[in-house]
Amino acid sequence: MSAMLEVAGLSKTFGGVKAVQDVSFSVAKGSIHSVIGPNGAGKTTLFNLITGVYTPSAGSIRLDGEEIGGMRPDVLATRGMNRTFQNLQICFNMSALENVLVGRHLHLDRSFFKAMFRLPAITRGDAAAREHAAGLMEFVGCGKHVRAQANSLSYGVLKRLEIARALAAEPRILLLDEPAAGLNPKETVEIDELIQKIAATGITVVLVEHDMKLVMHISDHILVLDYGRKLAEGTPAEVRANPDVIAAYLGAA
Ligand SMILES: Nc1ncnc2c1ncn2[C@@H]1O[C@H](COP(=O)(O)OP(=O)(O)OP(=O)(O)O)[C@@H](O)[C@H]1O
Repeated sequence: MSAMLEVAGLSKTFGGVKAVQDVSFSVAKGSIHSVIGPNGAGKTTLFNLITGVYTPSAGSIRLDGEEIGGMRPDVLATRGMNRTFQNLQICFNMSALENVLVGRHLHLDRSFFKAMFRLPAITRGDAAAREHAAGLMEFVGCGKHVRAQANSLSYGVLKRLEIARALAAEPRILLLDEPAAGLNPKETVEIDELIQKIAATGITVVLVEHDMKLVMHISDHILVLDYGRKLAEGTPAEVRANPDVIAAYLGAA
C-alpha cells in the first residue's frame, strides 16, 4: 500500500519543553493507524502538528506527497484531511443535524448573490446537504436523533455526532482524538465497529487512543511515543511484544 501521510523528523518545542522530538512515520492509504503512549508522551501535540493547529519547529509532514506542515486546518480540510477533538466541539444551541451541516460548509455553494436572492440552486444545495447530513447520522448510528437538539443527546451519541460532522467534509484521511474516551464498554465496541466501517469506505484513519483493547483490535499499525520520541512501531502483535513498550507502560502504571 502506498503512503498517504509521511511524517519526517518532526519536532515541536514549547519554551524548553520538547513535546515532539524527531518523529518519523508513514501511514498507508486505507489503513487504521493508532498513536499510543503514556500521558504526556506527545500524542496530542503530534495530532495538532499534523492537523495544522501547531506549526512544526522542525521536520516535514506530507499528504499525498505535498508538504502540509503549518497549513491551517481549514486549508487542510480542502486537501481532504479532517479531525475530531478530545473534548467535544459540539454547538449545543443547534440541532444535531445542524452540527453535522457545519462540517459540510466546504461543499456548499455560498456565493453572496446566490445566498442573497435564495436562488433555486442554493435551496437545492441546502436540501441536498441536509439529506447528506441525515445520511451520515444514520451511518454513524445516530439516525433516530436527526430532529433532536444537540443539548438533549447523551455523551456517547455526541461522540458519534462529532464523527458524522468530520465525515461531512468528505475527508480522505480522518484523525480521531480519543474517540473512546468517556465511553462505556458497550459504546466502545460500537465505536470500534464504526471506525472499521469508516475505514471500509476507503477513508484512512489515524487515531490517538488510550483504550488498549480497542487499539489492539482495530489497528493495522501502531506508533508508540514516549517522552516525545518514537519508542516503537509495528503491528499490534509486534508492539504488544516489544520490551521497550512494556517497560514504558509498566513505568507509567
Ligand atoms: N501548548 C503547550 N505549551 C507548553 N507545553 C505543552 C503544550 N502542549 C503540550 N505541552 C507539553 O508537551 C508534552 C506532551 O504533551 P501532549 O499533550 O502532546 O501529550 P499526550 O501524549 O497527548 O498526553 P495525554 O495522553 O495526557 O493527553 C507534555 O509535557 C505537555 O506538558
